[in-house]
Parts: sequence; C-alpha cells; structure tokens
Amino acid sequence: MSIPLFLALGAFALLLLRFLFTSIQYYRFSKAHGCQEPPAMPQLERILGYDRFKHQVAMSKAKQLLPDIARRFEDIGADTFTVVSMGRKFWVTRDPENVKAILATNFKDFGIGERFRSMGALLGQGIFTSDGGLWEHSRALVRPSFTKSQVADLDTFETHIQHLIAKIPKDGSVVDLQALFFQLTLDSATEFLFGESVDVLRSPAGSEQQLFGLAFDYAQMELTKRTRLGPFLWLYRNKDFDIACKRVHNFVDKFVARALEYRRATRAGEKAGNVEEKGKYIFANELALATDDPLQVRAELLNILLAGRDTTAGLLSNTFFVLARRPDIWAKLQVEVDQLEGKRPDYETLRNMKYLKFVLNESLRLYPSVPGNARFANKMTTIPVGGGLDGKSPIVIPKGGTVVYSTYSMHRHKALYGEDAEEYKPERWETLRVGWGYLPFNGGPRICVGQQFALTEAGYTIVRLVQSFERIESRDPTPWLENLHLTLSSGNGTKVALFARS
Ligand code: HEM
Repeated sequence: MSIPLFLALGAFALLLLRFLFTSIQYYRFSKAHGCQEPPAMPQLERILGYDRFKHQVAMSKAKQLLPDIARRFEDIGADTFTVVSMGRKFWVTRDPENVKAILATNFKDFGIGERFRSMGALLGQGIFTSDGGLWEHSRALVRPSFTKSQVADLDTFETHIQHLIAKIPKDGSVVDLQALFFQLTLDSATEFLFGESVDVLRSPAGSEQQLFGLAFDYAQMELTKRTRLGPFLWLYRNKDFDIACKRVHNFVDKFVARALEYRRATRAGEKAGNVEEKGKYIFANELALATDDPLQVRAELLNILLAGRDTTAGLLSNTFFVLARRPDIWAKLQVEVDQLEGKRPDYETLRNMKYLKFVLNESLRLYPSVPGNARFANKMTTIPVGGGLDGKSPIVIPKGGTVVYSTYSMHRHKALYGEDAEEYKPERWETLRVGWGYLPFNGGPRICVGQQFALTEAGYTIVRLVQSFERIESRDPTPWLENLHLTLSSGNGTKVALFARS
C-alpha cells in the first residue's frame, strides 16, 4: 500500500472513530437527561442547507427576514426547531424557557462564540466582544459608570436635542428623522464616552468628526458581513474596512491619551487640564482610573459606542415611524407631555411618565433593536423544552452547537401577547406581565448595561419633540420594512412632516 493511501485511510479511520465516540456520548447524555429531538425545518437537503441560505439572502434583500423567521415557527407549529444553513446546524427558538436557560440559569454552558474573531479588528477585546474571565473583567470595569447620576446628564443632552430640532423643517417639508436620530445618538454617545461630542449634527461635511462618523458607520456595516461569513471569514479581505478601522482608532486614541493623562495627573494630585475644570463626567477618564492599558480603554469605548448608539437610534426611528401613522397615540402622548407645561423633564419625571413608558415598551416589543441573537455551547449541555412530539422534553445541544433565539418572533407570539400580538397597542402594558417573554435588553449576567441610559435618552427625545411640534404626518406610503444589520431600524427611514406648535 502506498504511503499517501495509508495516510488517507488512517485519517478516515480516525474521523470515523471520532464520529462514533461523539455519537455514543451524545446518545448516553441524551438518555440520562431525558432529551428528545425537536422538529426539523423541512429542507431540500440537510447537509449543506444551501436552499435555506439562498432563501435567507432573498428575504434579507427584500427587507423581510424577520417576519419570515416568525412565520417559520407558525408553519412548523413549534417554538423550537432545527435548521441547517451553510453546512451548520442551528437550534432556533422563541421559547422564553429556553432563552432564560441559555442567558441565565445555564449561563456558564454558553458563550458568544466567534464575536471577537469577526469584530475584533474594529472593536478590540472589550465588554461586547469577550467571554469568560476577560468579559468579567470588562464588565467590572464598565458597570460602575452606568449608575443613575451618570446616565442622567440631561443638560448636556439638551444641547444635542436643540441641534436636532434646528435641523427639522418647521413648515411641514419632508424630513427623514431616522438619519437625524443616528447623528443625535452619535453626538450624545461620544460626549458621554470621550468628554467631547463629534457634533455631527453641526460639523461641516469633510471635517475630521464627520469622517470619523462615516468611518465608524462603514466599519460597523462590515462587521455584519463578517459575522455572517462565519467560518469562511478568512476568505474575505476588504482594504476599505482596514482603512476605516485605522481612521476610527486614530480618532479615538486622542481621547485615550487624554484620559491616561487624566489618570497620571489624578494620581500625582495635579489638576488634569481643562477636563477636570469643566467638572463633567467623562467615561474615558473613569476607565483610565481603573486601567492604564490604552488598548483596553480604546476597546471599551468602542464596544460601548457600538452597543449603545444604533440601538437607541433604531428605537427612536421605529417609534416615530409609528407615531407618524397613529395620531391617536401622538394625542395621548401630548396630553401626558403637556402636564409638564413646557418644562424640561428630569430623570425622575421621565420615569414617572406612564404612557411614555408604554410607548417605549411597545416599540421595543414589536421592533426590538436587537431582534435576534445566538449563543454557542461550550460543552455538551441541554435546553429545557422543545423536544419530542409534545415539545415538552429537554433538547441536547452538543459542544459547539449554536442556539439562535428570535426576540422578534417571541415578542409577537400570540401565546404570550394574545390574538392582537401584531398590533401596536401601548395600553397593553397597563396589565401585561410576560417575564422572559419580553427581552429587548437581554437578561442574566450579560443584560444590557445601558438600559437606563437608552430609555432616558429616548424618552427625553420624544418629550422634547412632542413639546416642540403640534403634529406629525407620515410622508411614506410603504409599510414598515426592516433595516437589519447588527441592530434593527426602519428599512425606508422615517420620512415625515412635522408642524411646529404655535
Ligand atoms: C434601545 C437601546 C438599547 C437596546 C435595545 C439594547 C439592547 C442590548 C442587548 C439585547 C444586549 C445583549 C447583547 C448580547 O449579549 O449579545 C446589550 C448589551 C449591551 N449593551 Fe445595550 N441596548 C441599548 C442601548 C445601550 C446603550 C445606550 C448602551 C451604552 C451607552 C448599551 C451598552 C451595552 C453594552 C456595553 C452591552 C454588552 C453587555 C455585556 O455583554 O456584558 N446599550 N444591549
């Protein structure tokens, strides 16, 4: 027998042995835990799953991927099923019990997988891109900066809102509010993180700030592509992405250097330049007091910018998309807002505005800024329900298995929200209690750290716009479509006309 043939047969035998060993392990584990298989989505073939991949691409182009996934659950008649796409098997669920298990009760058995590999080039290793001990370290570093006093700097936020309002035509001409909301949240997030806003709502085209904003937007879009490529990422190269990352890093590094200088001066008991004189809270400075590693400071700043900016802009865009079509809801908001008699709300006032809270809840229910997510088993484990004919048995998830959870589908599930689940109805929050069935900010140890920041900012923006404008009308006849990248916003923007209060 020739040597190459001998080696090939040897490799084949090893693979076969490995397959047999894992199958026996899987079978034993499954039996010991009383597991059953969930239904499989009907596919032409389940080896490559190319049909599914092709369908997903088509749905994505039509901006209809999310409703398509939600329909799958109905067609299959189950809350958990398996599907094969690009040679990989996925366990897809909208069952709150399963989501709770992977995010909280069984947290240690699941990780975020390859996020660092696909996003690290832009974001480095920070709270959003790391797992295990590194993530714990990041979380401990970042968490203290999100206490109430630091998220409630509404005076600073007011200046950005005024820049936004200045850009809205007062005579009812068409404006795309979504584009403005993305600028607003970039301005406010950079002010909070760097101590200095990029001020894209006002800075001239071609300025360094504008270029930073464009580079960050571009690199972020590429992250979606890189994530979708999964194991094939190594085949993909894009020079423009590398250039955008460099531009973003160079821009942020100035603030990192300033923060490290603040650390040095604070430790030496000196005054740290004009930063301290202004007396305002700067996230980068607080980070630098906890670590002197410039790469870590940069990574945390960019991780938070990514996690916090588009999510809040998406929430606002989708809310105003609805408000422009629902004068009844606008009128109810107006009644509540008018109780302030034109005064700016503070943090406590915002928290006590019941109808405003219902509107935000309802927007995040039907249009969750993070509409789907995945967790990867780091050892053979289980999810509690979905197996067997009655869907009540646990399911085995092998090591490396991917559980995808569709928050979008869960939030529209009639079993949780009733027959009118698809309807935008803020009043439902008067009595609704759904626990893990409502999860816009995730749950468990990796729950969103910026939840209060986001709700304060979005609530404040809505109040200030309702105070400034008498009414809003849609200027877009098309129904809502998705704009789905890492986060969700409106596929056709938020084209509206606003009429100033007299
Ligand atoms: C409407 C607005 C927002 C929504 C819906 C939202 C939602 C979420 C969700 C679902 C996650 C979990 C992601 C995952 O584990 O895969 C998350 C994580 C995170 N969010 Fe938010 N977020 C919002 C705004 C913000 C803001 C404004 C900030 C910061 C200023 C922020 C900072 C973070 C961070 C740092 C994480 C990572 C936490 C960790 O992994 O430990 N988010 N967010």
